Amino acid sequence: MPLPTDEKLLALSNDLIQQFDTIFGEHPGFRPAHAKGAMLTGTFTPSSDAAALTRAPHITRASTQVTVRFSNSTGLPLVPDNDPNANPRGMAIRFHLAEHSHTDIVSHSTDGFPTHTGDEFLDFLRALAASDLSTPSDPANPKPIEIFLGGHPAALAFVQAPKPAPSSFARESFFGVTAMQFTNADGTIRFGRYRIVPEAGNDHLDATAVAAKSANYLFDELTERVAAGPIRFRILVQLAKDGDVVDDATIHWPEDRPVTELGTLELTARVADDAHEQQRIIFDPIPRVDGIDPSDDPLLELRAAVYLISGRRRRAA
Ligand code: HEM
Repeated sequence: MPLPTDEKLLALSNDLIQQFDTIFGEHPGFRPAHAKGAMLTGTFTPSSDAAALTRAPHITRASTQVTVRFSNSTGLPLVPDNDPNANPRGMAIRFHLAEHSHTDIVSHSTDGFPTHTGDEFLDFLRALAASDLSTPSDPANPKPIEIFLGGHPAALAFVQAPKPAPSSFARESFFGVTAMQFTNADGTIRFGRYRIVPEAGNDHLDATAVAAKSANYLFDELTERVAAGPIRFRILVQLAKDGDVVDDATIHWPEDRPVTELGTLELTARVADDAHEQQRIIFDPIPRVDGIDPSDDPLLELRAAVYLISGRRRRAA
């Protein structure tokens, strides 16, 4: 995956990474966001409906090997799993198509994002970094983050959306958030957003139950669960209707939009040499595969640059 040449995009990417470093401190060898994670291997099997949506190679084959990384939010490699800031959780999926050929899905457990653009997201992070969250709010002297949220209703809605902790990574749903453009063998184009739902069903904990859990409860549970049997998720795509906004991650489509099933993930083992593999793998929010293209959502190109710059720094550490 090449680094873009657009200087403004590169400067914004570096500013965003630096802002994460300011908030969470630098932890060489770890991600500046979603630092704590674990990787599993398994397979993806397409559903019989998937070929109507896309001609992508992992849909036309019987099955494809996958690697999945589950993660907590924040750039803290040791963030306790029961810290409220560890939500939303992350799920990144790599479909291995051939040697050095792959396509990824990067998703998190909240359906949405605080901002439409990366510039706004940088303003959001800067306002957060400049605010002392340990003191009560004072309407006469609002904090920078309160001023930002007051002028950005979508960011306020994201911040206020409930983000309960799951009892297991295998009992959480994940959302691709940014729309993709799917093309099938006939050339028919549809826009859609990924939803990854656990076969075991969603299960969330209330605040008291979370507080009673250990700092590593999710990662310990993941290891025990996968040793006992496969973990399955269905990968779904919510389809846009003509006229739906497809380039803005802050805008939800109505729930009555049809959902089609792309296929099933079956995760069977923790990755050997997990720490090394996590340091090495760089997920790409842009699919870069025939049959699935990015939408014009401005977050996609930016994130591809951010993750690549950050991943190269991590590999070099
Ligand atoms: C401007 C918007 C965003 C910025 C600046 C940003 C920033 C970052 C950074 C710096 C990383 C670490 C990358 C690495 O070192 O490999 C990261 C990872 C991640 N982000 Fe984002 N992010 C953005 C939007 C999103 C969105 C919309 C989602 C959800 C769909 C998301 C989900 C994730 C996940 C799951 C990871 C961990 C990926 C992995 O396991 O390697 N991010 N993000």
